[in-house]
Amino acid sequence: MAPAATTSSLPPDTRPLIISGPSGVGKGTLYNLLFARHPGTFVLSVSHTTRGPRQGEQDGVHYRFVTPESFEALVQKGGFLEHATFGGNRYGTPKSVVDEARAQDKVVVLDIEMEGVKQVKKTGVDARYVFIAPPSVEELERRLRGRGTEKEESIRKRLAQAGAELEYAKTPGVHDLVIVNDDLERAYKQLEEFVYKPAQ
Ligand SMILES: Nc1ncnc2c1ncn2[C@@H]1O[C@H](COP(=O)(O)OP(=O)(O)OP(=O)(O)O)[C@@H](O)[C@H]1O
Repeated sequence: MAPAATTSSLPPDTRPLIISGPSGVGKGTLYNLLFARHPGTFVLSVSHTTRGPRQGEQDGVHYRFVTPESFEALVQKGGFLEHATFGGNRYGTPKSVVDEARAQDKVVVLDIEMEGVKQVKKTGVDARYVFIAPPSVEELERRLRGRGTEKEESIRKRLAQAGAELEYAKTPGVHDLVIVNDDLERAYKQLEEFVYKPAQ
């Protein structure tokens, strides 16, 4: 058996990797493992947002903090792969992330929700799509609560949205891979195997 790849190495298929799934399912946990086990190989897409930075958030690291005017200007130029409004603030993934990653010889990872996935698909960008599903809705709720980052109202909203995400994920051909994140290490192996499989 070949040893697991643990060193920096670009996968054979370097297309952008789009990771979606309900809030709290473990997307961040999984791709952060991928980043940690393959240092210097991947880059997480940094979104633009019109909201102000929270404590500890750095411009260019967590988000690019931009004015509503410059956000709108980029929308008008067709400069976003996807964008949306949440809680009165705008968020979006600029198209430039794809070229920037390529220039750095890295694979860009996009962590986006269902509406974003639909928009990226419309742009025609050639990408790979992975959906992370929870073992059950009950377990998803446990994780969201266990993370301790959300207020009750936010948990309810995220669970309601999870239903729509799971339904959309059933559409044939939308995702290249669906991973049920039950046992973390098992789910991780599935992700790593997919990411490192030979380009078709
Ligand atoms: N396989 C797993 N088994 C048990 N707990 C897990 C598993 N994967 C992740 N978790 C836990 O679930 C919680 C949510 O994980 P995480 O923050 O990675 O989710 P997410 O999908 O990135 O959420 P969001 O979209 O809101 O950012 C965390 O507390 C994490 O430690």
